[in-house]
Amino acid sequence: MRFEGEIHTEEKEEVKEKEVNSMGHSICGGGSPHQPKVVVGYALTSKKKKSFLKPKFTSLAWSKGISFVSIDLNRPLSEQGPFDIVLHKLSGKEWREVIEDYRQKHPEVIVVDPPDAIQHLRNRQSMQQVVADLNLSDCNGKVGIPRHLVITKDQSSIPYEVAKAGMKLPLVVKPLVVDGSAKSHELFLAYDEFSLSTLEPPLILQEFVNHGGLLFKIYITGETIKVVRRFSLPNVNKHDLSRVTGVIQFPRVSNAAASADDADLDPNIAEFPPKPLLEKLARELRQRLGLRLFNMDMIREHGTKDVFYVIDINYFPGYGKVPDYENSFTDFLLSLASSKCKRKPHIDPLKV
Ligand SMILES: Nc1ncnc2c1ncn2[C@@H]1O[C@H](COP(=O)(O)OP(=O)(O)OP(=O)(O)O)[C@@H](O)[C@H]1O
Ligand SMILES: O=P(O)(O)O[C@H]1[C@H](O)[C@@H](O)[C@H](OP(=O)(O)O)[C@@H](OP(=O)(O)O)[C@H]1O
Ligand SMILES: [Mg+2]
Ligand SMILES: [Mg+2]
Repeated sequence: MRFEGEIHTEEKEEVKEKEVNSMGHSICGGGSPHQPKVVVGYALTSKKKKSFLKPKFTSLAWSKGISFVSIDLNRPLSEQGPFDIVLHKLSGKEWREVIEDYRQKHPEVIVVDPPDAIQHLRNRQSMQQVVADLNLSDCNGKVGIPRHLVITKDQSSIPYEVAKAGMKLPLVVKPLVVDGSAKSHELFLAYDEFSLSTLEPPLILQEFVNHGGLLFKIYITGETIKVVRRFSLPNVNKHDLSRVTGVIQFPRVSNAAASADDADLDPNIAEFPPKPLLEKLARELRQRLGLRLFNMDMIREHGTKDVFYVIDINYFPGYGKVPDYENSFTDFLLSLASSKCKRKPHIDPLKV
């Protein structure tokens, strides 16, 4: 298994050429080498634009016939375009309604991804439940989620609830809702259950799983899987537990661009998860979530070879940090455009 590179789960379909008529509308069929053939409208935060639409990517895409057009949020979406594909990651009910309405009215446009499906990852409980529902037997390993407790109100009862559930300390405390804000990524490590009552619900409390300070980030781009290693929180031992009390906020350690791939790592910790396991996991999650763009954080329980936990799933993550994403994302967009041509074999005379 090659790990700096890609794991292709399926052979890519041959991409059919598209041509552009004089109005700039894209149609399926022959090909014109100098004009963009696939128009991708995008609605992204400025932070995302900067990290994802890097010049190296947009110029590679352009050379393969893809152009990117910024969606103007102050104008009706139906009046913009025409687009072949719409990529979006914006928060808020208003945007969800706009994009859902557009999907209904423009079934010819591939919207990546449906807002309801994205919504599933906005709650850390529903995000984790999808993994808990999987049956990944015979895949050279086990994948689960850490034991957890959801607290929606009355933080004064947390110590009691934690003790009643028999949760093992320390606990990772995460805001239940992930809405793209910095606050939804403010995480704490709680060394005792009493100090938890100072934190503000809704929260999810997860048992901390020792994993040797390293995690696997598994990026899904349509049919393609890429795995990178990142540094994570170090193991917590009994001595630490007896010495430390309270809740401690920790930084977004695994989110840093620094890869752990070149570090001198213990092979028992750093060995990549088995390929059949990742392929099945990605396939199942893609189907169950109905999403094409996401990543997951996976850890191996320290001291085991094949016991894994998924601790986080993110929609449209930071692809800009993944080596060679320019090529895989361009291929993804071309394969979407090609599937669109197959879906609609006849040229729509109204669009020509
Ligand atoms: N149950 C756990 N056991 C051990 N470590 C954990 C656990 N949950 C989270 N972590 C550590 O905390 C980090 C942040 O947690 P998580 O990924 O859930 O937060 P996030 O805010 O969703 O981060 P992201 O920036 O990836 O969206 C993880 O990458 C990992 O290093
Ligand atoms: O590719 P990784 O290292 O996983 O990092 C992503 C995070 O996991 C996402 O949670 C971030 O998105 P949100 O802040 O919108 O949740 C996402 O933020 P982005 O929209 O700035 O890319 C990334 O930071
Ligand atoms: Mg994470
Ligand atoms: Mg996350």
